[in-house]
Amino acid sequence: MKDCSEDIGSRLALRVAAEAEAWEAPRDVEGLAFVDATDMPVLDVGRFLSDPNEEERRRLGAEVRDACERVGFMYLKNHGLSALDRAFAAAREMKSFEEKTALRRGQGFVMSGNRVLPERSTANYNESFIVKRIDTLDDVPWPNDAFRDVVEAMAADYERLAKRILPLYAEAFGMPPDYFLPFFEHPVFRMRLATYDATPPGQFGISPHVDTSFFTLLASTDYSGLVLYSTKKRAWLRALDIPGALVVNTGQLLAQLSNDTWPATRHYVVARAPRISVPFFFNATASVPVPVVPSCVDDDHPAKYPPISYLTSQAAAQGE
Ligand SMILES: O=C(O)CCC(=O)C(=O)O
Ligand SMILES: [Fe+2]
Repeated sequence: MKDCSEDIGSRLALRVAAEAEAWEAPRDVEGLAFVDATDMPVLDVGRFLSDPNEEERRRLGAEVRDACERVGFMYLKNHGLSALDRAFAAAREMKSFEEKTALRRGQGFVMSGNRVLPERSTANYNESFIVKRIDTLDDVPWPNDAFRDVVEAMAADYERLAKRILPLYAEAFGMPPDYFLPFFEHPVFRMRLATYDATPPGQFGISPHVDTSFFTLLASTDYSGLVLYSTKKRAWLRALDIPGALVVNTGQLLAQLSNDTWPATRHYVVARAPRISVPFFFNATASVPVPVVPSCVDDDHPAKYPPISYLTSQAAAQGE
């Protein structure tokens, strides 16, 4: 009988090597290839948002599925976010605020060079203002009312869009369109207004990480500084800058609910020029446990996770 312990050993060694490679992120991104349409497709959601009919839902649901199975990053065109320009302007303006309310229970300002977002030994060269809503945004340490108005408008815009694309994710899983709605009645979210200067040589604008969210909606003035790891290609790839588009990526919660059939992909930023980005981390209602999606479970593939509420998720575990 064949002894397969060596096989298992070498397979393990290969996996560990691939893991290490996947975290060894190049700071010099100039030589990296850009994503192509199979790594990061562009989905036009304009028609679906104005008329969420079955035909559009099925068409886009198939595209979401394909994107999420491959890399877990895609662009959305015609997303209809109306507060975006004001949010970019507010992010530009916040650099000059004289008083910056320090981070309080995960909310407030974080200065450039911090090692807390994400928590890494490498610094994150971006300055951010962070809000988080579990119940309300009243406990955010707002710097002033005008800034608050813009940030709240942006968050409301994002929340509306996030809920409206949930049926595409249900469709992608082959579930009824309203499958996710009961889990997202009062979703937890975090949002960051971030300004990046050109990243100092040898550093990161934001260090390599995976998001803890269900999914993340990301608007940026320049996507070309965003780099993601394709496990299929075993390569770090740069995002294309598609002005006006939005990026959507899978977080750890969604990856777990897919029973690990969809990846939560590693990514980081090296900014070659000043840029602004506004990520929105969308999560389920705090206290509602969400089970692994039933279509991802069968006798051969039992659920790897018990139902997960926001409070039991990685996001809560990491104070996010
Ligand atoms: O700024 C960006 O483009 C990406 C930010 C990001 O990955 C994050 O905040 O989790
Ligand atoms: Fe991220």
